[in-house]
Amino acid sequence: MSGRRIGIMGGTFDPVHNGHLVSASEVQAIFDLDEVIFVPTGQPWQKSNRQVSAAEDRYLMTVVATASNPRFSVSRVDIDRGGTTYTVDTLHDLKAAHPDAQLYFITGADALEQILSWRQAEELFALAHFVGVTRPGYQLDDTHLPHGSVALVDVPAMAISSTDCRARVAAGRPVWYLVPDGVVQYISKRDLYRDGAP
Ligand SMILES: Nc1ncnc2c1ncn2[C@@H]1O[C@H](COP(=O)(O)OP(=O)(O)OP(=O)(O)O)[C@@H](O)[C@H]1O
Ligand SMILES: O=C(O)c1ccc[n+]([C@@H]2O[C@H](COP(=O)([O-])O)[C@@H](O)[C@H]2O)c1
Repeated sequence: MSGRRIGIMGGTFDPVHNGHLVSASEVQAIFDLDEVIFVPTGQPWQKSNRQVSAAEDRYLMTVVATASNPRFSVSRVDIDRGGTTYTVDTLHDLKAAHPDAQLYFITGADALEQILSWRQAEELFALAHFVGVTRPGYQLDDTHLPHGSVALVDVPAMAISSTDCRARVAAGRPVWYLVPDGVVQYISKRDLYRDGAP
């Protein structure tokens, strides 16, 4: 189909939380996107300081979290490619799958801050529009990026991080309403994050 506008929400999603979902929903509405594809990472090289949960668990939690939204879907491209995940590969794969679509890659303020350290960073801006969203605790700023390459969007403040969700589960504290109900149940069913080390 030509002329489609597709958002891409990349993340480790360990676990996916309501900050991710609200960001994707806001950008979908503001840019009138036909779809937002959530793309769980394979091996995220900038998180090598900790053990990331199994890709299948992160993928399934993302499927559970997005299932009720008809405009949300989940892609396995980064997981199935295997190895270290680089966004340049994600964008090439999704462009090949949707050759006529315009791609909008969504990042939180923290990820946007780091983007010039990403692999082949200079190529990224030719492959997709970038949308930076606000995130409590981080300054949303694009002055380090090529002029006009990024749109900045205010999303309702969600002071939620996967790190905090993991720490809460490890400490026996609730994550209800920070992550979707199905994700709370998936974490419990699979006994994720119990052993700490967030
Ligand atoms: N609360 C939030 N508000 C806005 N954007 C967010 C929020 N949490 C994460 N993001 C963005 O979502 C994307 C994926 O984030 P990621 O899966 O690493 O979650 P995280 O909460 O940052 O995880 P961790 O705490 O393990 O580092 C990144 O672009 C990140 O900036
Ligand atoms: O391409 C890179 O080098 C690169 C480095 C760090 C992060 N990313 C991407 O940024 C998105 C958010 O990553 P993270 O690590 O904050 O979950 C996700 O799609 C990652 O693949 C990409």
